[in-house]
Amino acid sequence: MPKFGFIERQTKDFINIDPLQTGGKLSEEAKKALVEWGDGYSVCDFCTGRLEEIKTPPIYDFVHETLPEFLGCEVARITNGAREAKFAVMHALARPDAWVVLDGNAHYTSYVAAERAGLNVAEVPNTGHPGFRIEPDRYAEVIEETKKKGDVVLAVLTYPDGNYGNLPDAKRIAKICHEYDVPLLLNCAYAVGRMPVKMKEIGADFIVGSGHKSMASAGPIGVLGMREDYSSALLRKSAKYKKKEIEFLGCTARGVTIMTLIASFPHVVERVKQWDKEVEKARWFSAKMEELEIVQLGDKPHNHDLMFFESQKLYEISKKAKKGRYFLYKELKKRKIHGIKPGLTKHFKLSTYMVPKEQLEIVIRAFEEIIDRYS
Ligand SMILES: Cc1ncc(COP(=O)(O)O)c(C=O)c1O
Repeated sequence: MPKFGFIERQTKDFINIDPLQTGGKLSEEAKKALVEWGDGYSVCDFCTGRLEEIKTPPIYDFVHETLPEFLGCEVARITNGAREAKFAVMHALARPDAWVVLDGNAHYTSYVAAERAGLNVAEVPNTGHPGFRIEPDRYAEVIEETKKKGDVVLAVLTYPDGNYGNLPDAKRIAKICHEYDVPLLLNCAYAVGRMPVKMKEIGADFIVGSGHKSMASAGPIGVLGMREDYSSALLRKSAKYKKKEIEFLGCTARGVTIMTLIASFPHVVERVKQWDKEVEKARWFSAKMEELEIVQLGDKPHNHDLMFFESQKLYEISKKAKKGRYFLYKELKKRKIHGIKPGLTKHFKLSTYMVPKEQLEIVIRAFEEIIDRYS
């Protein structure tokens, strides 16, 4: 019988390069908020009917003023994650036998959200190895083909995608989608809170972010921005409970997660201004890895901290090493480096976001030593 109660986190003091985790590390303010607001429905002390209407704490101001400005949209909502935001949009726009067009690098949650909303999925393929790029004109081809089969109610662009960290030409894709009267949703789970991105500047109709992935927040929590024209479809209210919005099941993040998101917000605004430095650091890291013949795939030069690598050398080692394909994970763990999935050697992704350069130097040295030791 395992012992429950307080459980220490094994990787707490490790160098963390896990793409899922680097942008979700809490600010000092968020750590304090976690304790202050940790009790269940703590934010509901002065509720007047719905989460976004709460004035104390200032969730109303955050959702109605701060967030729309930050996302570059007209209307914003809090969700329980990026996936819930995508699902809300798809569900609100869905019609029988209709289609959604997804980029070929879309996250699994975009597919699952579409399935749950009863939409058929058409894919815009990427260019394959080594760039895996999404070319805007392919959206036109796929939308045109798909329109022959039924209504296309939405297109999605993963910006950047969660495998290669590629940033396609979103403005051009938005323009193409609009030529076909198809609204575009930007899945910015890896962008909002890390890099400057505004829905309006790109010309999209919806923008989605993930608090626990990129906004220094406890999770799960997400943000959704939209154009005003879509608010009547998205913010439809219950017939019986007049204040409750149906797509959000009344209230979404009704507890500590919204308070950590708000607590970290000033820190997030500041860090977004440092994005150029993060890109520079990612490019430096990529070049150092390539000196070890660990090749970075995707956009080159790279424009994001999330990077995908290919290593024939580590793969060859894994075929002979005593611990087999787990050797890399175990060697990194020994050096207190967390983030590359157990068993991966030939292909793996990592993130350098907010990881100090001195720590990244340790990571590079670790790869060097591991390769030397096993070669
Ligand atoms: C590109 C991308 N979108 C969406 C998600 C899901 O985010 P959330 O956990 O906020 O639903 C992920 C999670 O890995 C992702 O990588």
